[in-house]
Amino acid sequence: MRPRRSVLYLPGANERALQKASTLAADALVLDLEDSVAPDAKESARRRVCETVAAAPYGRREVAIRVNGLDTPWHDADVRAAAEAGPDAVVVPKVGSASDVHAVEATLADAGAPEHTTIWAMIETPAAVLRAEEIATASDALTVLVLGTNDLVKELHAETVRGRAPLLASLSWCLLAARAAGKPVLDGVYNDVRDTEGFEAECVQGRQLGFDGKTLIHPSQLEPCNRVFSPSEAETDHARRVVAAFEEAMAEGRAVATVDGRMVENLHVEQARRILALAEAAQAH
Ligand SMILES: CC(C)(COP(=O)(O)OP(=O)(O)OC[C@H]1O[C@@H](n2cnc3c(N)ncnc32)[C@H](O)[C@@H]1OP(=O)(O)O)[C@@H](O)C(=O)NCCC(=O)NCCSC(=O)C[C@H](O)C(=O)O
Ligand SMILES: [Mg+2]
Repeated sequence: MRPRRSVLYLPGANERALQKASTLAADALVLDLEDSVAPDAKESARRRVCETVAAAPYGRREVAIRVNGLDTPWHDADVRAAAEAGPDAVVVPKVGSASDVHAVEATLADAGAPEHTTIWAMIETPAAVLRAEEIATASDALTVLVLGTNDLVKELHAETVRGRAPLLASLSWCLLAARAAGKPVLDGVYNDVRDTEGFEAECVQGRQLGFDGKTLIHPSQLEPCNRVFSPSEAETDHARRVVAAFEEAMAEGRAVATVDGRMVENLHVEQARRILALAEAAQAH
């Protein structure tokens, strides 16, 4: 299991952020060529980001490049340059349909991208939310869905509020699509980097909804995010006891056990094994 608890965006034009990331406790890094880069800096940022990725300074952190959208003048050159740099993934913003995924896949293949470079699709428009299942199942090359909640709020004419009530239907719909397709899904960013309490509450909400992790914009968000998306000691201890109780019951010819007075069946054991695998992966990172 690859942990993707914390996925930090690095503005592609910010040399200091690109350097600093090799010391940060992020599970994954997204070197951004899209919204954090001004139009007249797009080409220099593309060069800097691709040279950085090719030099592989980030150790075991998963590394992705976010290219500009398919309808922009930078998209094709971004994808081709990324293909040459060979990141773990190319993050495609504002994906609208399966055909967008196929188009990026074709460009990556044409540019000779290595096999390990997969596609992460950003769901950040109402049309994409409604087509989340089509997008999630478009290709085996598409490995992760990423929520773009700022764009989604804008496109919905919604408001950014604590608890995210205006977004809950969209978040849940994307989770349904990702889980039905058997693919990981990452929550959107929290913009107020000084609001530690609000940020942590949103991490907790994301984890409770079922997200695998959260996308981040600032190093200060890493510690709370990693903590919230890692199984706690109490959870891992409970998971171990669930597995042990069930194995004991099975050895006695029973398919049901109890732990702390609660019923345990095979499905709870699967949940427990997932928690244990996640805890192990998180510890190894
Ligand atoms: C949000 C920021 C603009 C804040 O910048 P600033 O006030 O300058 O930060 P600090 O002075 O507190 O920075 C302290 C040190 O940390 C480094 N730093 C800051 N941010 C990052 C980062 N993202 N990665 C790595 N390092 C970072 C600074 O260099 C300082 O280092 P040092 O010199 O050693 O003290 C800024 O954090 C920022 O630009 N964040 C990322 C913005 C971004 O990437 N945006 C695009 C992705 S989000 C998005 O697009 C959402 C999505 O599409 C949607 O629709 O929702
Ligand atoms: Mg966006």
